[in-house]
Amino acid sequence: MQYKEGGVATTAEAARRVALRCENVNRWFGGLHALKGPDLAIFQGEIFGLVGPNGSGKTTLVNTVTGFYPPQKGRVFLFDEQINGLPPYRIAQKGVARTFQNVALFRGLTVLDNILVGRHIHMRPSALATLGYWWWAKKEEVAHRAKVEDVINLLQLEDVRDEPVDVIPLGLQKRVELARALAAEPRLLVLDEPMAGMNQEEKEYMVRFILDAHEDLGLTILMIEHHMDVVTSICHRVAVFNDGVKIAEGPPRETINDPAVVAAYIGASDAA
Ligand SMILES: Nc1ncnc2c1ncn2[C@@H]1O[C@H](COP(=O)(O)OP(=O)(O)OP(=O)(O)O)[C@@H](O)[C@H]1O
Repeated sequence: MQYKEGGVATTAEAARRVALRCENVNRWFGGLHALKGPDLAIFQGEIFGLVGPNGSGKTTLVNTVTGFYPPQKGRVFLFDEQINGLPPYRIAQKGVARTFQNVALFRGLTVLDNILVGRHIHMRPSALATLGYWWWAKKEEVAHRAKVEDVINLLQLEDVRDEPVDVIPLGLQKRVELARALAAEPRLLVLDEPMAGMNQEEKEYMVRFILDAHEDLGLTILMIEHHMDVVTSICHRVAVFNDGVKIAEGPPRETINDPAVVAAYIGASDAA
């Protein structure tokens, strides 16, 4: 994949389909203007990184895309279909799956059952299906379980599949969250700090699994990540947010060395 310096689209890029487009997205929390109208276009098949100092609006952007905090101004498109204003479950049905900054698994359930929850948006319970349970509903259930098994194999979770999620290490819990998102067969996968709290080995595993999922499933990925070594090694392009504004965008290495980006991070650490 070829990108011009500064994120200007090449001819090849211009011909590619835009998977996610955010236009002038604004979000206020009371008097706090958390997102001040950034635009964003992510191409189909891209791994796109979202970086920036703490509190710069990255998670808020993800929440506007996934419908948790709809934008109060601006628009969001998924493959040219406007999705802002739809509730989160409808956006999930349209093909957006996400993981959370703080792991959000169902405590008390096993790894397998947590991943099965990801199939929920594809389940179609109906009176007819219930009447014909033995051949129709059962057939559906077998198909859902087969999908889950594929994901378990892809992310190498066989050894912990029957463990309650509460007892496995954080690195594995984050992998289970990724598995649950993949089980939904998304068109756009949104990862909010997938490596947070991980040691170096866990991080390397996670990078490998994200790359495998990207390649095997042909996914488009939007990823918030603070680890710059991860961002520069797996993202095709990045956008940098500061104080609710997009201050830079382009190939990872050049962009994070942009003087405006360096200044934003220094300003943030001075303020802290
Ligand atoms: N639900 C909310 N209620 C009130 N304020 C919020 C809410 N969510 C986010 N904010 C505020 O919006 C601003 C942007 O927060 P956001 O979580 O989007 O930043 P971030 O870039 O993801 O930060 P971090 O890297 O620390 O996760 C912050 O000032 C935050 O306190």
